Amino acid sequence: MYDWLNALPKAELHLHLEGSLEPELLFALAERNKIALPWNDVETLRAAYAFNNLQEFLDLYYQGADVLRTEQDFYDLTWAYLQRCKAQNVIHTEPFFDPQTHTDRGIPFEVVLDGITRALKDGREQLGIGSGLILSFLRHLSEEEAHTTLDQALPFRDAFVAVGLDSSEMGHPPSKFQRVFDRARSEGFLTVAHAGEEGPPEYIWEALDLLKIQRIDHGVRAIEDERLMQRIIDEQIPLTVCPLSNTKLRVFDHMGQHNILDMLERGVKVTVNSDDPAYFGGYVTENFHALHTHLGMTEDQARRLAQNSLDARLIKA
Ligand SMILES: Nc1ncnc2[nH]cnc12
Ligand SMILES: [Zn+2]
Repeated sequence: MYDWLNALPKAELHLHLEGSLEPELLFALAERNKIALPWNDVETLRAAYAFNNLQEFLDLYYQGADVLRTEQDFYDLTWAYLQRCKAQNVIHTEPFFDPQTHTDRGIPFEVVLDGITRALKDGREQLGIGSGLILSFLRHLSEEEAHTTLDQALPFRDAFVAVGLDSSEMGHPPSKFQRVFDRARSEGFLTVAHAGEEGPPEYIWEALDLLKIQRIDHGVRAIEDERLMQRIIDEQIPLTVCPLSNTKLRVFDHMGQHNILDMLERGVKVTVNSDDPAYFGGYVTENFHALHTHLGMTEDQARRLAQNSLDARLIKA
């Protein structure tokens, strides 16, 4: 089944480039940039990837991203991810990057963006992988800081397809970012947002009504609100679900409890994605395979999930 799932043509719609930083590349970049790391080796770092919630993961994720310093570092990160896409027949990807994680450390916005966009261009030309980049605001920071990031992005507007919202969800509702999302939309950007990962269904309502999002990132807690479920089904609003992430971060205690196939069978436009594959134990195929192993996902269900991912692209190639 793994090989069959791997060969299925699919799109990835929920992937943080910084979360694709494998420990081997992290160590190589630390050496190249002469950065001392608090872990002795790759195995020690991997052993630290045990999380009880989103925040414990984010603390390590931001620490890991500190090795990314030069344009070439961002190129190498993105190129390594695109090679994984090629190996798993991901024919289109719409990755997120978090500019504030880097600009707050003094790395210029253009350095980050140039490295990523050069790799995405090579991915299109050399690997045949379609792509659209999503600029994600960090929700634990202020809306004013998000406005500053949007200002930095405007001269490069053609490099992006949408803006998004990620980082610590609880206590940072979508309504906090209503004005910057209004501005992003008036500048021609599409919008997406993480909502209903750890946060309540109310945050999904806000993301839909206030941020006017095209897709819900995660959204698994929608199942707690029947009226919300009906809306998501009626309007066929895609959910970018990340099964391995949800179990690693204890949104579900075990993959056997995951609700993605229940949602699929109820008519929700759910898709399968890897979120932060270097930290959560696998790329898209591993996420599909876990659904087969633990939930008995059939070939027919896998085909529908893959078709949903192609239908839910913001850019139709
Ligand atoms: N799963 C996730 N939720 C929120 N912010 C993130 N940033 C990277 N991965 C994330
Ligand atoms: Zn995410």
